[in-house]
Amino acid sequence: MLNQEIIRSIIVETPSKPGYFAKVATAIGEAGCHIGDIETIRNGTMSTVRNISVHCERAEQLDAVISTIRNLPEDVQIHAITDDVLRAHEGGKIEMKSRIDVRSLRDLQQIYTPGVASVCLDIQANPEKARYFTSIGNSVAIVTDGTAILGLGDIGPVAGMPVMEGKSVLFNQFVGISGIPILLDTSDPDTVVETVKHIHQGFGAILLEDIGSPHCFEIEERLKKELPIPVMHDDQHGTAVVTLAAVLSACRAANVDITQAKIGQIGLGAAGQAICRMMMAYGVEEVYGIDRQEAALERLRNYGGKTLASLEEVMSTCDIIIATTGVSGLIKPELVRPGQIILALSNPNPEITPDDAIQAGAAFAADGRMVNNAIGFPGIFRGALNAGAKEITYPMLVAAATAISDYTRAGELIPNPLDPNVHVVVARAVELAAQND
Ligand SMILES: NC(=O)c1ccc[n+]([C@@H]2O[C@H](COP(=O)([O-])OP(=O)(O)OC[C@H]3O[C@@H](n4cnc5c(N)ncnc54)[C@H](O)[C@@H]3O)[C@@H](O)[C@H]2O)c1
Ligand SMILES: O=C(O)C[C@H](O)C(=O)O
Ligand SMILES: [Mg+2]
Repeated sequence: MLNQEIIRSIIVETPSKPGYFAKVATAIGEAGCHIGDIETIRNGTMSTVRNISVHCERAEQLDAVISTIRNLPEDVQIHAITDDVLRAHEGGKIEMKSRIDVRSLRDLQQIYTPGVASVCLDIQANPEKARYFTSIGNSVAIVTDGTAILGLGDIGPVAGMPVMEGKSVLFNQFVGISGIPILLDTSDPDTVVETVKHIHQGFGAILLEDIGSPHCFEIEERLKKELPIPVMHDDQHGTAVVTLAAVLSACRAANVDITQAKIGQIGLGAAGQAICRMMMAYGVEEVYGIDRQEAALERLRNYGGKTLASLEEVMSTCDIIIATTGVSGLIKPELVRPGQIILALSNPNPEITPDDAIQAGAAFAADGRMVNNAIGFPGIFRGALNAGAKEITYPMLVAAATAISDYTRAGELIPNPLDPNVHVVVARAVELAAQND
């Protein structure tokens, strides 16, 4: 059972006297929950009203917070409890909007018929002009079959839509790309490939998302070969890029030569295989992996990686541990060795929390929120589209990883994804690498 994070906003009024807010904060902390943002809604002489974001792992903890606050002196009052996450999804997170205002008949005749006909004929005569006179060159299809949504598994494409909309929001806000979710009601590789081939003309590139393994490998390989536009499975290569960036930053801080380090990958699905391949492409000599499926181990060996027998063996052999199994709490703190670098990247819950890993002796630790492909895919696609690239190559991915790591502040593993400059830096590096390819 996954312990999903529960986030609620609690609006609390307390007397404007020292110590009262502390009682509320203590109620939250003692229930084992975390305080997120705190917004002061009203700061009066008699009382103060705050909107406190509370993050809990279990519903019982949230219940405990609420009942403890309700049992505080009666001048402490809860006015509302809201689920902000759900509220942010009301009506969906994206919409298609026009870039042009239609105010006059002249506008109408220009942007629609009859004016539009001349543009159509121009594109018919010179198809490359579609890049300048349509939105195609700035649109990316976000394609999913819903079979590996985050670490939630095969929950179907419609249930996965909030993730696809989320990716679309990031595309738009970070790099100005229109990301259009495409939900497929099939996971059969032949049908997925055929379907994407039939719709690709409306897009400048294809991002495959949360398509499970092993069919994701065949689908991506075939689409890359058969389509004239960039195709990238983000759970594979976007994740590999940010993981390499984080490992480069950790190695720099620890004064370790990454190529000589022993890297252990736990979980050899979409993300795990690509991380191993990326590490090997970067020159790491010893890349080890484990998975509970023999076919996944075989696949890693075919890519040139080595396999081990158990989780315990990976933990005792390797200096850098990366986990992408989707299994919350898989790595027990007693398996962590002092000085290890541990990236437990499964979402929504990691294989070990960074706090537990550090407490158990890890030198660096991060989870899938900190090291997330959100820092990579916007700039990778922006750079590929800017360069007019026909595909996304390893040199472009390595350039993205190096750019992210070089941009990371000392003491951190990865930059803040909300820093708009980081996406510009990634896009430039990818565009340059595409041009030099
Ligand atoms: N942080 C990020 O940016 C990021 C990006 C992509 C994926 N992820 C996370 O990684 C996880 C996996 O995603 P994926 O797309 O690779 O899924 P996937 O289904 O393709 O791969 C999961 C792999 O883990 C293996 N596995 C499961 N339990 C295991 C265990 N106990 N021991 C060993 N192997 C085990 C499975 O056999 C499978 O091969 C998800 O939780 C996802 O959220 C994170
Ligand atoms: O989609 C994300 O935000 C992260 C990643 O792709 C995942 O599948 O966990
Ligand atoms: Mg994903």
